[in-house]
Amino acid sequence: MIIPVIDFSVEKLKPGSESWICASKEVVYGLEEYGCVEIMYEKFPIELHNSIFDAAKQVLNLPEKAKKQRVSDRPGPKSYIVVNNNNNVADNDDDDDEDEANKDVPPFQNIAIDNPTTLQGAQSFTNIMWPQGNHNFCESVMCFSKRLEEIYEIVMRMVFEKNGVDQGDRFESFKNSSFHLLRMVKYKVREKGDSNVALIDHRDSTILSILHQNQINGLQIKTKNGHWIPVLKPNSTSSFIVLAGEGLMAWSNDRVRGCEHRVMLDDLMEMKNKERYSVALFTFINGVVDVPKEFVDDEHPLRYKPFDHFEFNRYYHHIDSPDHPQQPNKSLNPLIRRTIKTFCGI
Ligand SMILES: O=C(O)CCC(=O)C(=O)O
Ligand SMILES: [Fe+2]
Repeated sequence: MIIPVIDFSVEKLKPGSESWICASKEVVYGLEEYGCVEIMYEKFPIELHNSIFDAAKQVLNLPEKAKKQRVSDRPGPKSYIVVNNNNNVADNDDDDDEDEANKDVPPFQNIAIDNPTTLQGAQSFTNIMWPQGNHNFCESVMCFSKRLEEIYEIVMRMVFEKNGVDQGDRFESFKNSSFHLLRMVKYKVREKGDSNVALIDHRDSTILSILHQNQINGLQIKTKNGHWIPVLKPNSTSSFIVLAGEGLMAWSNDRVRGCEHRVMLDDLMEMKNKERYSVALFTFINGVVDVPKEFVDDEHPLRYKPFDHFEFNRYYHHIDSPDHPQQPNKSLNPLIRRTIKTFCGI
């Protein structure tokens, strides 16, 4: 069983053309059946693949103190998250044990860049990390994110069209209220005795998450009948995985499947310099998400109240909750997320 792989070569994809209609059928089928499709972006240059992973390595290998700086005013989780060996979020505010943290490479760390498709967003993050400037980093982040934004807009346009939600400027206003962040993730090389589960199963809180990896596979998705299947082929430098998040699932009144996924890493990682890096564009709606009437009928009664997407993201991460990992009672595994159903399900 494999998820649909769809060719997004630019000449082929003229809205309304036969190949557009064909691709859009596959995209919508994949999102409804698996919550996931693979996009082959043939025109994606290998140089950009290389430069975005160079950028990810540069930033994720900065000293802990640099990565912990405040880079965003957006309400939500911190921009830099580390998960330590006990599967707990390390206390990001504690600078005293920085040397300790550097000795002991965390199994999973990620950093988020807000508004990475804009010069302002890419530059403001870059200037905080490198006050003396880092032109290559800024360029790579922006060029890469713009490509992913193109994929986001094509996929969402297809979903709108196929469901008849595209009248007037509804797609345009959805697109214009979309908020992107670029998430760069590093997984430590597995050592003997480490669990193979590098990231436990979850759904993202996004509309879509579009993911690109270096050549270390590991992403798996859960099918409707509960089987885990690996996605992404080895050595593909122009392949992107589009995952539907809880936001899209709710917006579509459950027509689109929110994709449950995890990362499993095995012994391959024992080879030197073979850390897994992944880079993903996470997209949210800046404002209230309301289920379009086209998704509601006798067979599909309304399942979600309107919700503020950033508010949901805070709830998803347990922020302000007494069991949030940064609260004194750290009883909860921080990687266990809360769901959109419990936030605003009817
Ligand atoms: O690294 C990956 O392939 C997946 C990362 C992921 O699922 C996440 O950051 O939410
Ligand atoms: Fe995820």
